[in-house]
Amino acid sequence: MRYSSLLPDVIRIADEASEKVLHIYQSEFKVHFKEDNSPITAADLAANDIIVQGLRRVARDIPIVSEESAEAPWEERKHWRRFWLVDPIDGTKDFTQRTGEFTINIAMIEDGEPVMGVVIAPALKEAYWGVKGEGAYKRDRTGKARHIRVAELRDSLRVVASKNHLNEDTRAFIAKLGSHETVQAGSSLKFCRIAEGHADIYPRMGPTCEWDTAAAHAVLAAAGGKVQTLEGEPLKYGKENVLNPWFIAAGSWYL
Ligand SMILES: Nc1ncnc2c1ncn2[C@@H]1O[C@H](COP(=O)(O)O)[C@@H](OP(=O)(O)O)[C@H]1O
Ligand SMILES: [Mg+2]
Repeated sequence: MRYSSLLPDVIRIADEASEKVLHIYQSEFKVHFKEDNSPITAADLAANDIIVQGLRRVARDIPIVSEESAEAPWEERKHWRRFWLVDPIDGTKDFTQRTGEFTINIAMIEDGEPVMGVVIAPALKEAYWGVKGEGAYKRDRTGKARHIRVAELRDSLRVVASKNHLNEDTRAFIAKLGSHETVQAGSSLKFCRIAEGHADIYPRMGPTCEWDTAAAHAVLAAAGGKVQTLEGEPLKYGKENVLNPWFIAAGSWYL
């Protein structure tokens, strides 16, 4: 089975989750806090249910790792060649602060690489998807999808970075880039802005988990960009520890 044949189903499942999430976003929702003090709402859990059940229906044999589901033990996970990596809502803080900049993220990982990804921003009515070797696409609020590609090298870099987690190390890295403009984007939309040519580089000298980055990483890679560790290695998935190392995402001209 070619994984790209599953893409229409994955987009449909993400759209279904998006509709439910938007409904909750537009209502009076309660915010709870997880053990690590990160926020969670009914939207994270409702989206998780729709996505996990949907993926099980279309591909019963492919295991799932999700931010909001209990994780299989490493002894089991380490044998997985292919799996789904899901963040039902990335940017929960943006969700609770009602900035609109939160996303639904579904990726397929094969041999440690994100080979397919779907990212939907329900409140912005934007969707991105990408498949290794088959390009990347954006569907805008009119419902029309178009091919997207990273920008070419330019004189003044457009830097996109986390506003909620902009720490000293990231600031120091950005300062060394010299003349630049700043592009604002929450959650995994930062990768998507590079993929569609609206930003050039996203330095993340701080923690993220594999599910935060995988789907948008797949979109960016399919659009001609890269995500690398500070050692210049490609960012890999399916690690024993789900925390990512620090990374830089950019158009391929940079890395
Ligand atoms: N200390 C930490 N450890 C792990 N992940 C962290 C973290 N601080 C932030 N993140 C991740 O960064 C994401 C938000 O990034 P940003 O601020 O750039 O939008 C969060 O996603 P969630 O909203 O899915 O929890 C969270 O997973
Ligand atoms: Mg997340």
